[in-house]
Amino acid sequence: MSGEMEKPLIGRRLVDSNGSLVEAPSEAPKVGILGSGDFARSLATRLVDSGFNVVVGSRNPKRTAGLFPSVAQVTFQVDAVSSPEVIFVAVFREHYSSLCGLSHQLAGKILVDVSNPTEQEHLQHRESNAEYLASLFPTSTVVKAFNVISAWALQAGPRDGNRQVPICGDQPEAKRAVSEMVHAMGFMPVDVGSLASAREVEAIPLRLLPGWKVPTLLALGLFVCFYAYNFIRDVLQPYVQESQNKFYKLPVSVVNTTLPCVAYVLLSLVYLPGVLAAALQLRRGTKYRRFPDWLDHWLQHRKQIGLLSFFCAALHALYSFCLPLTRSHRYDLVNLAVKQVLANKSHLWVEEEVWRMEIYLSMGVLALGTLSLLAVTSLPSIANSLNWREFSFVQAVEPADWVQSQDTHLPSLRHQTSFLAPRASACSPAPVSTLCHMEDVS
Ligand SMILES: Cc1cc2nc3c(=O)[nH]c(=O)nc-3n(C[C@H](O)[C@H](O)[C@H](O)COP(=O)(O)OP(=O)(O)OC[C@H]3O[C@@H](n4cnc5c(N)ncnc54)[C@H](O)[C@@H]3O)c2cc1C
Ligand SMILES: NC(=O)C1=CN([C@@H]2O[C@H](COP(=O)(O)OP(=O)(O)OC[C@H]3O[C@@H](n4cnc5c(N)ncnc54)[C@H](OP(=O)(O)O)[C@@H]3O)[C@@H](O)[C@H]2O)C=CC1
Ligand code: HEM
Ligand SMILES: [Cu+2]
Ligand SMILES: [Fe+3]
Repeated sequence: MSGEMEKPLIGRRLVDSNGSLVEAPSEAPKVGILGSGDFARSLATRLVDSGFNVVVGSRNPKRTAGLFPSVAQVTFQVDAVSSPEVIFVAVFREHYSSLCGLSHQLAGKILVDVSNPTEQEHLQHRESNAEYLASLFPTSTVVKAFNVISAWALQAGPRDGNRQVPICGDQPEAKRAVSEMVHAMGFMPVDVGSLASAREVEAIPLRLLPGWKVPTLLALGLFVCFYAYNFIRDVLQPYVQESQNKFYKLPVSVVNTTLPCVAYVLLSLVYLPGVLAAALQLRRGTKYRRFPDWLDHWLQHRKQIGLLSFFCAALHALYSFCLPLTRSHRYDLVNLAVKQVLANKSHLWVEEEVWRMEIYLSMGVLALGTLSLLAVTSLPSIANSLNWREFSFVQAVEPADWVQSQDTHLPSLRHQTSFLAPRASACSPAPVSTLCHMEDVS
């Protein structure tokens, strides 16, 4: 097999006048696909576009041939697996055993397991799909790959969505071969270790926005509490004590006073765990011990908490810009003007009030601008273009000179732990601390 793999992966394409592929070059590496479903079709298209020679193995090639690119050869399973060295198994786990008749032809070849278990299957089987496949075909080498890429994303190409493809397997040579294919198809292979990691790789697509659940619930909880408080203070109390009807404040005004409170509390929750961690290290006199789980978890969710804080602050700014548009604001102005006229006053100008408002607004805009800077540097594309010093210059209160990544998850797949990289302690860059600003227009 090594001879085949030595060849360049992207072969010369033969393109006809209207730009479509006529025939895959015969020297192109041959790749097999078992199955003719959605994933198999997208995979075949992508492989053909990347210069591979594709053979599809179907139980009913006549029925399915029309669905594949014309250069891909669609044939019976036995015929499809005879010559390629790498064979993608694009069938569901429950049908793996139906392939056992091919074990003779598959001996010594690389089987790529692309499958994703359902949540139920994942809980039900202790053994990953890939390990199960390996147990069915002990004479073949199984590599896990591509399960995080949807059929749609495969077809659309790596321009959209996630580019990283975690790969695992027990044989370095086989992993290297598959990594090269992943690369040739325009994705980024990420080696995550032996086949024992397959279970974790299979769990990735089952996660829904990991790390956001607790911070989001926290933000919602804070919102409800502060909203209730502001409702009592601004609406209920005037109603009960002075029989004033201020219920019109519910949709805009009360929300607008609630949002910055939530933003502030969330922001303090971003920087509090760092302080607690530092205090803990001082008390222990060492930095080489694990933090308690709750603190570790808290430290790891600072990004999400910070972004939610930014979200609330941005909404607050938008609501504030809308305040002058409300009817109540217009009536208040008119009523004030009428009062002025009746009182025979011509010029209303309270210097202190004017200055206070100018400064409040300026602070608000500056604070939002600063938070935006933090938010922008947390975009993966921008964070990746910064080195750790630049990142911590913008993000951190003080530069730290240690590292302790307690994240047990896969490296760099979901959790952004780059900020835990070791830092030099020589000089302290000035922090961009978020400006405080309190406003009271009433
Ligand atoms: C809008 C916004 C966006 C954000 N985006 C991101 C983001 O993209 N990525 C991100 O990571 N954060 C993000 N954050 C969160 C926050 O800005 C960063 O986590 C920042 O690095 C925290 O700085 P710090 O100085 O408080 O903590 P750190 O620099 O982490 O540390 C302070 C002190 O705590 C101790 N300590 C902290 N953690 C550990 C540890 N793991 N092991 C041992 N000691 C420790 C050390 O003694 C250290 O000196 C964002 C925040 C906001 C508001
Ligand atoms: N769809 C997606 O977005 C993604 C899918 N995957 C994985 O790819 C694999 C295939 O998924 P998908 O293409 O969507 O599924 P489909 O149901 O569309 O296709 C499954 C294919 O399996 C083949 N097959 C082989 N043996 C059997 C059998 N005994 N019984 C039934 N079918 C059999 C069939 O092809 P034939 O009749 O020609 O033999 C069928 O077309 C799964 O393991 C899935 O987890 C992974 C990532 C994303
Ligand atoms: C463009 C940016 C901003 C503008 C125009 C703005 C405007 C306002 C206005 C008009 C109010 C008075 C609301 C009311 O009393 O009904 C207010 C209050 C407030 N703002 Fe801002 N703001 C901005 C950004 C921010 C940011 C980034 C923060 C901090 C995260 C913040 C924190 C506060 C706080 C704490 C209050 C007091 C809420 C209360 O009365 O309890 N603001 N702001
Ligand atoms: Cu969590
Ligand atoms: Fe995690």
